[in-house]
Amino acid sequence: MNDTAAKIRELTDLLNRYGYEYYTLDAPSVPDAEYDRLFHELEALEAAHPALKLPDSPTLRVGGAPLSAFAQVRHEVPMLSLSNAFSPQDESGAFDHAEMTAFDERVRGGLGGKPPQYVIEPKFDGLAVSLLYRDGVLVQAATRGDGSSGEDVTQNIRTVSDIPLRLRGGDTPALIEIRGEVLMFKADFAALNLRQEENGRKPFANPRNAAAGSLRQLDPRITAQRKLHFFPYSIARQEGGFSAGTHMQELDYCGRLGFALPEGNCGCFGSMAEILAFYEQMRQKRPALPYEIDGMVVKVNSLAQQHELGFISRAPRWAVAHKFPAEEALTVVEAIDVQ
Ligand SMILES: NC(=O)c1c(N)nc(OC2CCCC2)nc1O[C@@H]1CCC[C@@H]1O
Repeated sequence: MNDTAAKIRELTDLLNRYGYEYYTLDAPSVPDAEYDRLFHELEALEAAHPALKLPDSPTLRVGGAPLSAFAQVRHEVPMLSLSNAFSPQDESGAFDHAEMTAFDERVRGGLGGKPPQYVIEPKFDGLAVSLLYRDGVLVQAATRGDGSSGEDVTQNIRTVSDIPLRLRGGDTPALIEIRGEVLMFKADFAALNLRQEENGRKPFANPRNAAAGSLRQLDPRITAQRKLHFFPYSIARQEGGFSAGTHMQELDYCGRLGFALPEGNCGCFGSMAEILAFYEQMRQKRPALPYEIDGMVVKVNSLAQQHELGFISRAPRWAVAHKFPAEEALTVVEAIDVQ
């Protein structure tokens, strides 16, 4: 590798590490001015040697020329929906968790009476995307679409600061497809709508619409100006790298690969009673969360037990979305129907 290519590789890796510290760990190790100086040095080298620009270059985060349309991407593994379980309140205000108890009984029945461990995590109210990495480099990103195919939003996804352009840590898988939710934090949503009003543009109805509208922009430079975030919630495909046995291990692995995790807002328990207690805690915490959630998702933790239980038509038998009671003032909760 000649010294210009070596210099570009060195600056790319250094700026990606600084970006990870700043956006994902919220713990920058260098002042912004130092980051900017190195960033401009890399931009100048790439402009002088376009052929040497790397696929994980942080200059991709600012977005390139607009597309005329989105290509369609077929999902090798369909992106499924989730069955819903509701806990209505009776006149006394007590919650009726019958639907979750029924879910627990179906799961135990399907496992021959074995008591499963459950993971409970936020049901992020954004839009579902799938990220494909080959040899550690982000090569394709697609929206969920109808579950079988979606829009290729790779360029736009590269502008989302907490999505790694290159996976971190050793033991890089030859291929890994990570799925999760792109969302806009409440504070960034409020600031965006202020700008919309100031510029005479229509405000967005809620953070989910704002995230969807920002990601499905044909001009990635507009996406780059919208502060989007991403949280992983499943590994759809993998060749090589760490082989997880449980969903919690999958989430931890995503954290080691460089993704942000909803620390403190997910848990793993051995009984539905503990799951329901955590659900209630999260229902109380919900208004104070920096992002919108419309419920919690409860999943069987063991991947072997997930495979044993399988799916009902388009949704897994081993997972259920446990929705919060609709708060009209907050968002209109769209029911995700399961055929
Ligand atoms: N919205 C979410 O936060 C969420 C989640 N935390 N976990 C999953 O697990 C998937 C993985 C396999 C089957 C369901 N799905 C989620 O959202 C889905 C994506 C598409 C429809 C649901 O919103």
